[in-house]
Amino acid sequence: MAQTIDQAKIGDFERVAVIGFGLIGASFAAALRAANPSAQVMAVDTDLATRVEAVNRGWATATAAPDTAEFRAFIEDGCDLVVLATPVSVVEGYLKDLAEWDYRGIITDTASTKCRIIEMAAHTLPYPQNFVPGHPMAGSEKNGIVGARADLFKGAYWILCPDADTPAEHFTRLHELITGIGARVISLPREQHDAAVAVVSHVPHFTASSLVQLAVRHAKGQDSLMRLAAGGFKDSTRIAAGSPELWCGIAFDNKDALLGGLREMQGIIGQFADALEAGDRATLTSLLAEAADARRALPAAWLPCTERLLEVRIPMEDRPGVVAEVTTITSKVGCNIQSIEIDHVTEDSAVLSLVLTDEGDIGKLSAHLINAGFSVSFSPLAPKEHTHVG
Ligand SMILES: NC(=O)C1=CN([C@@H]2O[C@H](COP(=O)(O)OP(=O)(O)OC[C@H]3O[C@@H](n4cnc5c(N)ncnc54)[C@H](O)[C@@H]3O)[C@@H](O)[C@H]2O)C=CC1
Ligand SMILES: O=C(O)C(=O)Cc1ccc(O)cc1
Repeated sequence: MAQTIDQAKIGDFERVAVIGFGLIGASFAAALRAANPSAQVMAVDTDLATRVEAVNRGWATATAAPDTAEFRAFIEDGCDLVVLATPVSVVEGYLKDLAEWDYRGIITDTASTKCRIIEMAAHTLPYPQNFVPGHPMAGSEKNGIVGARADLFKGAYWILCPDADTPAEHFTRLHELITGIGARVISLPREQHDAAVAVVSHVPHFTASSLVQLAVRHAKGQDSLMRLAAGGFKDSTRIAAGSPELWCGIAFDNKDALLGGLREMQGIIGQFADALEAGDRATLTSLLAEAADARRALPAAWLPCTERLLEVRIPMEDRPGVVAEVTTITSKVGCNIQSIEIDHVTEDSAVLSLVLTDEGDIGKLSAHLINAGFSVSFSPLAPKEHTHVG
C-alpha cells in the first residue's frame, strides 16, 4: 500500500544546487521552494543580477558564481541533488567539478537534447549511475530569471531517462519531486529521446522560425504586413521568439534527427503544394482533415485524476533495471504513474508499487509487463488510501 508522504519534503530533497538560474532553473527552484519552503536552494549562475534576483524572489537561499568556495562548500556539506539547467555547452566543466569534489548525490539536468550530456556524464563522472537525465517539456520563448514562474511546469510532462544502472531510489525520489511540483513524469529510453523531441519540439521551432522568415521577407516592401498577422500566425509562431543562441546549440546537438525532420517537413509541405498545383481537392482536404483530427485530440491541459486510481505491484527480485524497464513500458502504453515506491518486504526482497491514474491502456500494460517476464498484480485503490496527489 502506498504510504502517506509528507508533502513538505518531496523526494526528501532538502539541499539542492541549481546550476544555471535562468528560465528553467529558476522556475524549477521557485516551484520547489513553493512546495517545500524549508528546502535550501543554492543558485549557481555567472550573472550577478540573476543571483541577486534569485534571493530577492525567495527562490534561492544562497548563491554562488562558478568556481567559488561557496559553491564547493554547498556541494561538500551535503547536497542532495544537483540540477544542471545551463545550456549544454557549459555543462562539462560542472561535471568535472562534481567529480573532483567527489559528489555522490543525485544529478539531473533539464537540457533539450540528451546525446551529448549523457556521453559527457559517462566519461566524466566517477558514479555515472547517479546522473538521471531529465527534460521538462515546458518552457517559453522568454529567457532568464525574468521569464521564470513557479507554475511553469504545472500539468506539463517531464521526461526522465533512467537506464538499467539507475538506482531505483534515485528514480522514485525524482518522480516524487517532479510530481510534487505539479508535472507528470514520462520515462523514455535515452537513445530514443533526441529523435522523439526532434519531431515534437525542434522541428516545430524551426518551422515557426521559417513562418516568421517568410513574413519578414514579404514585409520588407510592405510595412503594414506584420500588423495584419492575426491569431493563427501568432499561435503558430510564438516559440520563434526564443533565444537564437540556445536554439542554435540545440540544433547542432541534435543535428541528425533535426535534419531528418526538416527534410521530412519539406516533403510534407511539398505534398500540400503538389495537391494544390494538381487541383487535387480530395488530397488537400484529406491532409488537412488528418491534421485537424490529430490536433483536436490533443488535450488542452492535464488534470490529475484522483477518483479512479489503480495500484500495480511488481516483485523486484534480483533483476537490475526494473524501474527503468517498468516505467518505460508504462509510459509507452500511455499510462500515467501518479506515484512510485519501493516497499521493502523483507531484507532482500522488495516490491515496486505504482499508483496509476485512469489513463492509457491497462490491458496492454499488463500484457507487456507479463511478456517482459514480470509477475504483476493490479488492484483498484480508493482515493482516500492514496495521499500523494499533487
Ligand atoms: N527555454 C525553454 O523553454 C526550455 C529550455 N530547456 C533547456 O534548459 C536549459 C536552460 O535553458 P533556459 O533556462 O531556457 O536558458 P536561460 O538562458 O533562460 O538560462 C540559462 C541560465 O544559465 C546561466 N549560465 C550561462 N552560462 C553559465 C555558466 N557557465 N555557469 C552558470 N550559469 C550559466 C545564464 O546566466 C542563465 O541564467 C537548456 O539546456 C535548455 O535547452 C528545457 C526545456 C524548455
Ligand atoms: O515555449 C514552449 O511552448 C516550448 O515548447 C518550450 C520548450 C523549449 C525547449 C524544450 O526543450 C522544451 C520546451
